[in-house]
Amino acid sequence: MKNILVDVNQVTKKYDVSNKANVTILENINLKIAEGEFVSILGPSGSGKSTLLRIIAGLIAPTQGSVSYNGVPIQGTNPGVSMVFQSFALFPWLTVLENVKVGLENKSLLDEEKERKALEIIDMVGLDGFKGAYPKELSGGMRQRVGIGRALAMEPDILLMDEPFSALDVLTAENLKRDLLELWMEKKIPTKSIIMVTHSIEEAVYMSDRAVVLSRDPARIIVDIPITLRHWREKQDPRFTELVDKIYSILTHRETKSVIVSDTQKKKLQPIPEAPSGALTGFIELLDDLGNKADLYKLADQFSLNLEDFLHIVEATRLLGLANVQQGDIDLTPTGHQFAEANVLERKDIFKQQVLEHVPMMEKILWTLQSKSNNKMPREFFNEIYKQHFGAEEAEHQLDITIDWGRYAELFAYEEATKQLFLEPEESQEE
Ligand SMILES: Nc1ncnc2c1ncn2[C@@H]1O[C@H](COP(=O)(O)OP(=O)(O)OP(=O)(O)O)[C@@H](O)[C@H]1O
Repeated sequence: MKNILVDVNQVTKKYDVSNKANVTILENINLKIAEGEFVSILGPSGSGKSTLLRIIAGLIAPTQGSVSYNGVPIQGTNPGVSMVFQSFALFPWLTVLENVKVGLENKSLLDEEKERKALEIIDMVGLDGFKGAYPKELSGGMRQRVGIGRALAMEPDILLMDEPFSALDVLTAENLKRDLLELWMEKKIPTKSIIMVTHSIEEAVYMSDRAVVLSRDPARIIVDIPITLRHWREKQDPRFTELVDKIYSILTHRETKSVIVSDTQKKKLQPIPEAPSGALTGFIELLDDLGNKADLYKLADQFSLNLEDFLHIVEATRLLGLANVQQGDIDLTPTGHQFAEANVLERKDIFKQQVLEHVPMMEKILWTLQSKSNNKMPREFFNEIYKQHFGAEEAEHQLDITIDWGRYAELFAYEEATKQLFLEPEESQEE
């Protein structure tokens, strides 16, 4: 049995949001990471992946539960980790060499030893020749190499990476992933485990030994999948695509469940997927053109959208009864086909029926506007309702999408200048 380096034990994290609701972000997370493992953490946007990583790093304390490093519960920051951030987090006034040396600050080494070690790492991460450069002189990929170099300089047992490649263009990211994987697999670095938060299922399947998938609201571990394909992994390998498909299907299937819950939990509003009506319409047209079932993974690739945006669109089509998703495949429902083939006005009618049926808040908004003698209501009124369910920041996003869908369905109108929702005069006469 391999040594357990990190033990996340029954961790729950709650935040006090706008003094109204104590929102549970992470719920009862149990996760053991052994020596030699490269683990990816996946999950919908805002599910709590970064929060979990920060709790492992000891940067945030859990509300309940504990994190142990080498069998000892951590108090404050975790002594066994160093972290790579999406935003690189370099000191702009320091050179590459000085930035990497920051990672050696706490080591009791002579200055020349620090310098030698830092130069070795700069070489290792492929930045030979750039030791005197400042971050602004470097490309994004090179900056992230410095970020990784600085984290590696600490010689941590565990390297934590929070979406390390997502700010880079595709080719740069591929190149850096390969280089990092080579350092790890050929044991050129003393790192014993890597934990990476990512949005990309493909990245997780390409790089890691396990994919841990979180749900949302609150985040629980839905599944922990071992990835045993040999390196170097080929993205065209059917076993590779099968795994990617499987994780897609788990992520999307989970969303159905939360929709079902929304029907039964009448009191608590469930968030709607953040998919603008324009993107939804385009997606449905594309599905219709493709004929029968389409493979979600291939579609995501075709769309070149990030996973979260794509999943929101998929979730939205399903929530609105326009598509079915099963086992990584998606196909239109009869209503979905009807929508795709309808003209502009008919589409709006179909959309109107579907949102009224599936988005409970839409009916409430309509009812409120119809009840007012001037048929108007400030956005803020609905925002207050949303805040009690979702917290301030998410409430704004939720309301933006609700308004977008409501306007597209011509259920109501909205004026940004006055921030008022209102019924168009002819609409109110009809009622
Ligand atoms: N300090 C805080 N106070 C209140 N809520 C917070 C705080 N920090 C994070 N949250 C909330 O916790 C939830 C999880 O955030 P987190 O950044 O961990 O998610 P994530 O899965 O990493 O998201 P993304 O994929 O978008 O990066 C979000 O709803 C966020 O708004």
